[in-house]
Amino acid sequence: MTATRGLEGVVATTSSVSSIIDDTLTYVGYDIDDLAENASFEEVIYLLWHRRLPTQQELAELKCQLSVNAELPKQVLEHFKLYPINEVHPMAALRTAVSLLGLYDEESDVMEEQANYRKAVRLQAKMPAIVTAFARIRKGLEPIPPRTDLSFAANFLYMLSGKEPEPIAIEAFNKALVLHADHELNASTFTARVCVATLSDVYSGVTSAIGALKGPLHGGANEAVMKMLTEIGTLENVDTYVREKLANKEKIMGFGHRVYRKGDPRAKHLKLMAEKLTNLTGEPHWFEMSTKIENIVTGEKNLPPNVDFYSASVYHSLGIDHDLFTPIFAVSRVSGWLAHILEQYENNRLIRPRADYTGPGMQKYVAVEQRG
Ligand SMILES: CC(=O)SCCNC(=O)CCNC(=O)[C@H](O)C(C)(C)COP(=O)(O)OP(=O)(O)OC[C@H]1O[C@@H](n2cnc3c(N)ncnc32)[C@H](O)[C@@H]1OP(=O)(O)O
Ligand SMILES: O=C([O-])CC(=O)C(=O)O
Repeated sequence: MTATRGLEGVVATTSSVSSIIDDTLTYVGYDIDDLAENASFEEVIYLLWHRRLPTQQELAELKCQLSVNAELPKQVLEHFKLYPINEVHPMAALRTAVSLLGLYDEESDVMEEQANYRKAVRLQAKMPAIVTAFARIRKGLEPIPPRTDLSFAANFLYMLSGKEPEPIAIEAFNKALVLHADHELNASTFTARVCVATLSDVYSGVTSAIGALKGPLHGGANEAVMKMLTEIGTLENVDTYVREKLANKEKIMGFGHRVYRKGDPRAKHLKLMAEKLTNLTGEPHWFEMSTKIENIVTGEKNLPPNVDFYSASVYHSLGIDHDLFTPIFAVSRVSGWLAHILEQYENNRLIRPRADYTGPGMQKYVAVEQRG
Protein backbone atom coordinates (compact mmCIF):
# COMPACT_ATOMS: atom_id res chain seq x y z
CA MET A 1 0.00 0.00 0.00
CA THR A 2 1.36 3.43 -0.91
CA ALA A 3 -0.23 6.61 0.39
CA THR A 4 -0.89 9.64 -1.83
CA ARG A 5 -0.02 12.74 0.22
CA GLY A 6 -3.15 14.77 0.84
CA LEU A 7 -5.07 12.32 -1.39
CA GLU A 8 -3.99 14.45 -4.38
CA GLY A 9 -5.59 13.19 -7.58
CA VAL A 10 -7.49 10.42 -5.77
CA VAL A 11 -11.07 10.00 -7.03
CA ALA A 12 -13.01 9.17 -3.86
CA THR A 13 -16.65 9.16 -4.98
CA THR A 14 -19.01 9.76 -7.86
CA SER A 15 -21.17 12.88 -7.65
CA SER A 16 -23.63 14.68 -9.91
CA VAL A 17 -23.62 17.92 -7.93
CA SER A 18 -20.68 19.89 -9.34
CA SER A 19 -17.61 19.28 -11.47
CA ILE A 20 -14.22 20.79 -12.18
CA ILE A 21 -13.00 19.69 -15.60
CA ASP A 22 -10.11 21.45 -17.36
CA ASP A 23 -10.36 24.37 -14.93
CA THR A 24 -14.08 24.85 -15.72
CA LEU A 25 -16.47 24.73 -12.76
CA THR A 26 -20.07 23.67 -13.30
CA TYR A 27 -22.98 23.13 -10.91
CA VAL A 28 -25.07 20.27 -12.35
CA GLY A 29 -23.68 21.09 -15.80
CA TYR A 30 -24.28 24.87 -15.63
CA ASP A 31 -21.12 26.93 -16.09
CA ILE A 32 -20.28 28.99 -13.00
CA ASP A 33 -19.82 32.08 -15.23
CA ASP A 34 -23.40 31.76 -16.44
CA LEU A 35 -24.76 31.24 -12.92
CA ALA A 36 -22.70 34.08 -11.43
CA GLU A 37 -24.07 36.50 -14.03
CA ASN A 38 -27.69 35.37 -13.96
CA ALA A 39 -28.81 33.21 -11.03
CA SER A 40 -30.18 34.04 -7.61
CA PHE A 41 -28.67 32.13 -4.69
CA GLU A 42 -32.08 30.56 -4.00
CA GLU A 43 -32.11 29.13 -7.56
CA VAL A 44 -28.65 27.69 -6.99
CA ILE A 45 -29.77 26.04 -3.74
CA TYR A 46 -32.62 24.39 -5.62
CA LEU A 47 -30.30 23.38 -8.45
CA LEU A 48 -27.83 21.70 -6.09
CA TRP A 49 -30.49 19.87 -4.06
CA HIS A 50 -32.71 18.76 -6.95
CA ARG A 51 -30.07 18.67 -9.69
CA ARG A 52 -32.24 20.78 -12.00
CA LEU A 53 -33.27 24.44 -12.10
CA PRO A 54 -36.63 25.26 -10.49
CA THR A 55 -39.77 26.44 -12.24
CA GLN A 56 -41.13 29.81 -11.08
CA GLN A 57 -43.52 28.05 -8.72
CA GLU A 58 -40.88 25.72 -7.28
CA LEU A 59 -38.59 28.69 -6.69
CA ALA A 60 -41.37 30.63 -4.97
CA GLU A 61 -42.05 27.62 -2.72
CA LEU A 62 -38.40 27.24 -1.77
CA LYS A 63 -38.12 30.98 -1.02
CA CYS A 64 -41.20 30.71 1.16
CA GLN A 65 -39.81 27.68 3.04
CA LEU A 66 -36.48 29.46 3.61
CA SER A 67 -38.31 32.51 4.81
CA VAL A 68 -40.63 30.77 7.30
CA ASN A 69 -37.73 28.76 8.74
CA ALA A 70 -35.27 31.66 9.04
CA GLU A 71 -35.69 32.51 12.74
CA LEU A 72 -33.60 30.84 15.43
CA PRO A 73 -35.06 29.03 18.43
CA LYS A 74 -34.71 31.36 21.40
CA GLN A 75 -32.54 28.78 23.19
CA VAL A 76 -29.84 29.27 20.54
CA LEU A 77 -29.99 33.05 20.88
CA GLU A 78 -29.83 32.78 24.67
CA HIS A 79 -26.83 30.47 24.33
CA PHE A 80 -24.80 33.15 22.53
CA LYS A 81 -25.16 35.31 25.61
CA LEU A 82 -23.43 32.60 27.68
CA TYR A 83 -20.23 32.58 25.58
CA PRO A 84 -17.14 34.63 26.45
CA ILE A 85 -18.42 36.34 23.34
CA ASN A 86 -15.55 38.70 22.57
CA GLU A 87 -12.99 35.92 22.78
CA VAL A 88 -14.87 33.48 20.55
CA HIS A 89 -14.17 33.28 16.83
CA PRO A 90 -17.47 33.46 14.89
CA MET A 91 -16.57 30.21 13.09
CA ALA A 92 -16.35 28.43 16.45
CA ALA A 93 -19.66 30.02 17.45
CA LEU A 94 -21.24 28.91 14.17
CA ARG A 95 -19.93 25.36 14.58
CA THR A 96 -21.38 25.21 18.10
CA ALA A 97 -24.69 26.83 17.12
CA VAL A 98 -25.31 24.35 14.28
CA SER A 99 -24.65 21.47 16.64
CA LEU A 100 -26.97 23.10 19.18
CA LEU A 101 -29.71 23.58 16.57
CA GLY A 102 -29.71 19.81 16.13
CA LEU A 103 -30.79 19.45 19.76
CA TYR A 104 -33.93 21.48 19.09
CA ASP A 105 -34.88 19.77 15.82
CA GLU A 106 -37.37 17.03 16.55
CA GLU A 107 -36.41 15.25 13.34
CA SER A 108 -32.65 15.35 14.04
CA ASP A 109 -32.23 11.59 14.04
CA VAL A 110 -35.01 10.69 11.61
CA MET A 111 -33.10 9.14 8.72
CA GLU A 112 -35.86 9.24 6.15
CA GLU A 113 -35.36 11.00 2.79
CA GLN A 114 -38.10 13.64 3.17
CA ALA A 115 -37.10 14.33 6.79
CA ASN A 116 -33.49 14.87 5.68
CA TYR A 117 -34.68 17.31 2.99
CA ARG A 118 -36.77 19.21 5.55
CA LYS A 119 -33.73 19.47 7.83
CA ALA A 120 -31.67 20.76 4.91
CA VAL A 121 -34.23 23.55 4.36
CA ARG A 122 -34.35 24.44 8.06
CA LEU A 123 -30.59 24.54 8.42
CA GLN A 124 -29.93 26.53 5.24
CA ALA A 125 -32.65 28.99 6.28
CA LYS A 126 -31.16 29.58 9.74
CA MET A 127 -27.49 30.06 8.81
CA PRO A 128 -27.82 33.85 8.17
CA ALA A 129 -29.60 34.33 11.51
CA ILE A 130 -26.83 32.48 13.38
CA VAL A 131 -24.02 34.56 11.86
CA THR A 132 -25.79 37.92 12.07
CA ALA A 133 -27.22 37.39 15.57
CA PHE A 134 -23.79 36.44 16.90
CA ALA A 135 -22.22 39.46 15.17
CA ARG A 136 -24.76 41.81 16.76
CA ILE A 137 -24.89 40.28 20.24
CA ARG A 138 -21.11 40.59 20.65
CA LYS A 139 -21.47 44.32 19.95
CA GLY A 140 -24.19 44.64 22.57
CA LEU A 141 -26.90 44.97 19.88
CA GLU A 142 -30.17 43.07 19.62
CA PRO A 143 -30.48 40.50 16.80
CA ILE A 144 -32.72 41.63 13.95
CA PRO A 145 -35.45 39.20 12.86
CA PRO A 146 -35.43 38.26 9.15
CA ARG A 147 -37.90 39.93 6.77
CA THR A 148 -40.15 37.85 4.55
CA ASP A 149 -40.07 40.32 1.64
CA LEU A 150 -36.29 40.26 1.10
CA SER A 151 -34.14 37.84 -0.90
CA PHE A 152 -31.70 35.54 0.91
CA ALA A 153 -28.77 37.86 0.08
CA ALA A 154 -30.63 41.05 1.02
CA ASN A 155 -31.90 39.52 4.26
CA PHE A 156 -28.39 38.61 5.40
CA LEU A 157 -27.14 42.17 4.91
CA TYR A 158 -30.29 43.59 6.52
CA MET A 159 -30.05 41.34 9.59
CA LEU A 160 -26.39 42.28 9.97
CA SER A 161 -26.72 46.06 9.79
CA GLY A 162 -30.40 46.76 10.43
CA LYS A 163 -30.50 48.85 7.25
CA GLU A 164 -32.05 47.91 3.95
CA PRO A 165 -29.06 47.26 1.67
CA GLU A 166 -28.38 49.14 -1.59
CA PRO A 167 -29.08 47.20 -4.83
CA ILE A 168 -25.35 47.09 -5.65
CA ALA A 169 -24.60 45.48 -2.28
CA ILE A 170 -27.35 42.90 -2.80
CA GLU A 171 -26.06 42.12 -6.29
CA ALA A 172 -22.49 41.68 -5.03
CA PHE A 173 -23.49 39.56 -2.06
CA ASN A 174 -25.81 37.36 -4.11
CA LYS A 175 -22.99 36.80 -6.60
CA ALA A 176 -20.57 35.87 -3.81
CA LEU A 177 -23.11 33.37 -2.42
CA VAL A 178 -23.58 31.81 -5.87
CA LEU A 179 -19.81 31.56 -6.42
CA HIS A 180 -19.13 29.86 -3.06
CA ALA A 181 -22.06 27.41 -3.06
CA ASP A 182 -20.34 24.20 -4.12
CA HIS A 183 -16.97 22.94 -5.25
CA GLU A 184 -16.80 19.23 -5.94
CA LEU A 185 -14.93 17.26 -3.28
CA ASN A 186 -13.20 20.10 -1.39
CA ALA A 187 -11.99 19.35 2.14
CA SER A 188 -15.13 20.46 4.01
CA THR A 189 -17.51 18.69 1.63
CA PHE A 190 -15.44 15.52 1.87
CA THR A 191 -15.57 15.86 5.66
CA ALA A 192 -19.38 16.13 5.56
CA ARG A 193 -19.62 13.05 3.33
CA VAL A 194 -17.26 10.99 5.51
CA CYS A 195 -19.31 11.91 8.58
CA VAL A 196 -22.75 11.06 7.19
CA ALA A 197 -21.48 7.92 5.44
CA THR A 198 -21.44 6.38 8.94
CA LEU A 199 -25.21 7.10 8.81
CA SER A 200 -24.76 9.94 11.23
CA ASP A 201 -27.25 12.83 10.99
CA VAL A 202 -27.39 16.01 8.89
CA TYR A 203 -26.43 18.31 11.82
CA SER A 204 -23.35 16.21 12.58
CA GLY A 205 -22.34 16.31 8.91
CA VAL A 206 -22.61 20.10 8.70
CA THR A 207 -20.95 20.66 12.09
CA SER A 208 -17.96 18.59 10.94
CA ALA A 209 -17.81 20.47 7.64
CA ILE A 210 -17.75 23.85 9.42
CA GLY A 211 -14.76 22.63 11.41
CA ALA A 212 -12.93 21.76 8.19
CA LEU A 213 -13.81 25.03 6.45
CA LYS A 214 -12.45 27.06 9.38
CA GLY A 215 -8.78 26.31 8.64
CA PRO A 216 -6.68 28.92 6.78
CA LEU A 217 -5.70 26.47 4.03
CA HIS A 218 -9.41 26.27 3.12
CA GLY A 219 -12.23 28.76 3.91
CA GLY A 220 -10.26 30.56 6.61
CA ALA A 221 -8.02 32.01 3.89
CA ASN A 222 -10.44 34.88 3.12
CA GLU A 223 -10.02 36.36 6.60
CA ALA A 224 -6.27 35.76 6.38
CA VAL A 225 -6.14 37.72 3.08
CA MET A 226 -7.71 40.77 4.74
CA LYS A 227 -5.30 40.43 7.66
CA MET A 228 -2.42 40.43 5.18
CA LEU A 229 -3.78 43.48 3.30
CA THR A 230 -4.20 45.33 6.59
CA GLU A 231 -0.68 44.39 7.68
CA ILE A 232 0.79 45.59 4.38
CA GLY A 233 -1.16 48.84 4.76
CA THR A 234 0.02 50.77 1.67
CA LEU A 235 0.69 50.14 -2.00
CA GLU A 236 4.38 51.00 -1.52
CA ASN A 237 4.82 48.21 1.06
CA VAL A 238 3.46 45.46 -1.19
CA ASP A 239 6.64 44.63 -3.08
CA THR A 240 8.90 44.12 -0.06
CA TYR A 241 6.25 42.28 1.96
CA VAL A 242 5.35 39.77 -0.74
CA ARG A 243 8.89 39.15 -1.99
CA GLU A 244 10.13 38.60 1.57
CA LYS A 245 7.37 36.08 2.25
CA LEU A 246 8.11 34.20 -0.95
CA ALA A 247 11.86 34.24 -0.26
CA ASN A 248 11.14 32.73 3.20
CA LYS A 249 8.95 30.05 1.54
CA GLU A 250 5.89 31.41 3.35
CA LYS A 251 2.49 31.13 1.70
CA ILE A 252 0.61 34.11 0.35
CA MET A 253 -2.98 33.60 1.40
CA GLY A 254 -5.59 33.50 -1.35
CA PHE A 255 -3.23 31.97 -3.94
CA GLY A 256 -2.81 28.45 -5.24
CA HIS A 257 -5.24 25.58 -5.51
CA ARG A 258 -5.13 21.82 -5.32
CA VAL A 259 -7.17 21.33 -8.51
CA TYR A 260 -6.98 24.45 -10.70
CA ARG A 261 -3.82 24.89 -12.70
CA LYS A 262 -4.55 27.85 -15.00
CA GLY A 263 -6.72 29.65 -12.43
CA ASP A 264 -9.87 29.63 -10.35
CA PRO A 265 -12.78 30.73 -12.61
CA ARG A 266 -14.56 32.32 -9.64
CA ALA A 267 -11.76 34.78 -8.93
CA LYS A 268 -12.40 37.01 -11.99
CA HIS A 269 -16.00 37.71 -10.88
CA LEU A 270 -14.87 38.67 -7.41
CA LYS A 271 -12.03 40.76 -8.85
CA LEU A 272 -14.47 42.81 -10.95
CA MET A 273 -16.73 43.31 -7.93
CA ALA A 274 -13.81 44.25 -5.71
CA GLU A 275 -12.77 46.94 -8.20
CA LYS A 276 -16.28 48.35 -8.42
CA LEU A 277 -16.99 48.30 -4.69
CA THR A 278 -13.63 49.64 -3.51
CA ASN A 279 -14.08 52.58 -5.91
CA LEU A 280 -17.60 53.19 -4.63
CA THR A 281 -16.49 53.20 -0.99
CA GLY A 282 -13.58 55.52 -1.75
CA GLU A 283 -11.01 52.90 -0.73
CA PRO A 284 -9.48 51.89 -4.08
CA HIS A 285 -6.16 51.12 -2.36
CA TRP A 286 -7.44 47.68 -1.26
CA PHE A 287 -7.98 46.76 -4.90
CA GLU A 288 -4.72 48.36 -6.07
CA MET A 289 -2.77 46.48 -3.41
CA SER A 290 -4.52 43.25 -4.33
CA THR A 291 -3.72 43.52 -8.04
CA LYS A 292 -0.10 44.35 -7.22
CA ILE A 293 0.13 41.26 -5.01
CA GLU A 294 -1.45 39.20 -7.79
CA ASN A 295 1.10 40.45 -10.33
CA ILE A 296 4.02 39.52 -8.09
CA VAL A 297 2.71 36.09 -7.03
CA THR A 298 1.70 35.05 -10.54
CA GLY A 299 4.97 36.42 -11.95
CA GLU A 300 7.25 34.81 -9.36
CA LYS A 301 5.42 31.56 -8.57
CA ASN A 302 2.91 31.15 -11.39
CA LEU A 303 0.19 30.80 -8.73
CA PRO A 304 -3.13 32.44 -9.65
CA PRO A 305 -5.55 33.84 -7.04
CA ASN A 306 -8.28 31.56 -5.72
CA VAL A 307 -11.86 32.36 -4.65
CA ASP A 308 -10.68 33.64 -1.26
CA PHE A 309 -8.38 36.40 -2.55
CA TYR A 310 -10.73 39.04 -3.97
CA SER A 311 -13.70 38.01 -1.81
CA ALA A 312 -11.80 39.63 1.08
CA SER A 313 -11.94 43.16 -0.37
CA VAL A 314 -15.53 42.58 -1.57
CA TYR A 315 -16.75 41.74 1.95
CA HIS A 316 -14.65 44.51 3.48
CA SER A 317 -16.26 47.01 1.08
CA LEU A 318 -19.69 45.81 2.17
CA GLY A 319 -18.75 46.91 5.69
CA ILE A 320 -18.51 43.37 7.07
CA ASP A 321 -16.23 42.56 10.03
CA HIS A 322 -13.21 40.56 8.86
CA ASP A 323 -13.79 37.58 11.14
CA LEU A 324 -17.25 37.10 9.58
CA PHE A 325 -15.78 36.38 6.12
CA THR A 326 -15.39 32.63 6.70
CA PRO A 327 -18.81 32.25 8.38
CA ILE A 328 -20.26 33.92 5.26
CA PHE A 329 -18.48 31.31 3.15
CA ALA A 330 -20.27 28.70 5.30
CA VAL A 331 -23.67 30.42 4.84
CA SER A 332 -23.25 29.77 1.13
CA ARG A 333 -21.33 26.46 1.18
CA VAL A 334 -23.87 24.81 3.47
CA SER A 335 -26.04 24.51 0.34
CA GLY A 336 -23.32 22.37 -1.27
CA TRP A 337 -22.64 20.37 1.90
CA LEU A 338 -26.34 19.59 2.17
CA ALA A 339 -26.54 18.57 -1.51
CA HIS A 340 -23.60 16.19 -0.98
CA ILE A 341 -25.04 14.87 2.29
CA LEU A 342 -28.36 14.08 0.58
CA GLU A 343 -26.48 12.50 -2.33
CA GLN A 344 -24.37 10.40 0.05
CA TYR A 345 -27.48 9.06 1.80
CA GLU A 346 -29.01 8.16 -1.60
CA ASN A 347 -26.33 5.59 -2.34
CA ASN A 348 -24.39 5.17 0.88
CA ARG A 349 -21.33 3.13 1.65
CA LEU A 350 -19.04 3.70 4.65
CA ILE A 351 -15.96 5.77 3.66
CA ARG A 352 -12.97 4.10 5.19
CA PRO A 353 -9.62 4.29 3.39
CA ARG A 354 -6.39 2.63 4.60
CA ALA A 355 -3.18 4.08 6.05
CA ASP A 356 0.32 3.08 4.99
CA TYR A 357 1.80 2.27 8.43
CA THR A 358 5.23 3.85 9.06
CA GLY A 359 5.61 3.12 12.83
CA PRO A 360 7.88 0.51 14.48
CA GLY A 361 7.58 -3.22 13.75
CA MET A 362 6.07 -5.73 16.19
CA GLN A 363 7.13 -4.96 19.80
CA LYS A 364 6.76 -6.93 23.02
CA TYR A 365 4.79 -5.31 25.89
CA VAL A 366 6.91 -4.66 28.99
CA ALA A 367 5.20 -4.00 32.35
CA VAL A 368 5.60 -0.37 33.53
CA GLU A 369 7.73 -1.29 36.59
CA GLN A 370 10.23 -3.07 34.33
CA ARG A 371 10.67 -0.20 31.84
CA GLY A 372 14.04 1.61 32.06
C1 LIG B 1 -11.78 27.86 -0.81
C2 LIG B 1 -10.43 27.31 -0.76
O1 LIG B 1 -10.20 26.43 0.04
S1 LIG B 1 -9.31 27.85 -1.87
C3 LIG B 1 -7.74 27.64 -1.03
C4 LIG B 1 -7.61 28.63 0.10
N1 LIG B 1 -6.28 28.55 0.76
C5 LIG B 1 -5.33 29.44 0.58
O2 LIG B 1 -5.48 30.42 -0.16
C6 LIG B 1 -4.06 29.23 1.37
C7 LIG B 1 -2.82 29.41 0.50
N2 LIG B 1 -2.71 28.35 -0.47
C8 LIG B 1 -2.24 27.10 -0.12
O3 LIG B 1 -1.87 26.85 1.04
C9 LIG B 1 -2.20 26.02 -1.17
O4 LIG B 1 -2.06 26.57 -2.47
C10 LIG B 1 -3.43 25.11 -1.12
C11 LIG B 1 -3.60 24.54 0.28
C12 LIG B 1 -4.68 25.88 -1.49
C13 LIG B 1 -3.27 23.96 -2.14
O5 LIG B 1 -2.20 23.28 -1.71
P1 LIG B 1 -1.48 22.01 -2.32
O6 LIG B 1 -2.06 21.55 -3.57
O7 LIG B 1 -1.38 21.01 -1.21
O8 LIG B 1 -0.06 22.59 -2.61
P2 LIG B 1 1.15 22.68 -1.58
O9 LIG B 1 0.75 23.40 -0.33
O10 LIG B 1 1.73 21.30 -1.46
O11 LIG B 1 2.11 23.62 -2.41
C14 LIG B 1 2.86 23.22 -3.55
C15 LIG B 1 3.98 24.23 -3.77
O12 LIG B 1 3.44 25.50 -4.09
C16 LIG B 1 3.74 26.44 -3.08
N3 LIG B 1 2.55 27.20 -2.78
C17 LIG B 1 1.27 26.77 -2.82
N4 LIG B 1 0.44 27.75 -2.46
C18 LIG B 1 1.20 28.80 -2.20
C19 LIG B 1 0.93 30.12 -1.81
N5 LIG B 1 -0.31 30.53 -1.57
N6 LIG B 1 1.94 30.99 -1.64
C20 LIG B 1 3.20 30.60 -1.87
N7 LIG B 1 3.54 29.37 -2.27
C21 LIG B 1 2.55 28.49 -2.42
C22 LIG B 1 4.15 25.63 -1.86
O13 LIG B 1 4.97 26.33 -1.00
C23 LIG B 1 4.82 24.45 -2.52
O14 LIG B 1 6.11 24.87 -2.94
P3 LIG B 1 7.36 23.82 -2.94
O15 LIG B 1 6.95 22.74 -3.90
O16 LIG B 1 8.48 24.67 -3.39
O17 LIG B 1 7.46 23.33 -1.52
O1 LIG C 1 -11.90 22.82 -3.86
C1 LIG C 1 -11.08 23.12 -2.98
O2 LIG C 1 -10.10 22.40 -2.66
C2 LIG C 1 -11.18 24.41 -2.26
C3 LIG C 1 -12.10 25.39 -2.90
O3 LIG C 1 -11.76 26.09 -3.82
C4 LIG C 1 -13.47 25.45 -2.42
O4 LIG C 1 -13.85 24.68 -1.54
O5 LIG C 1 -14.24 26.31 -2.92
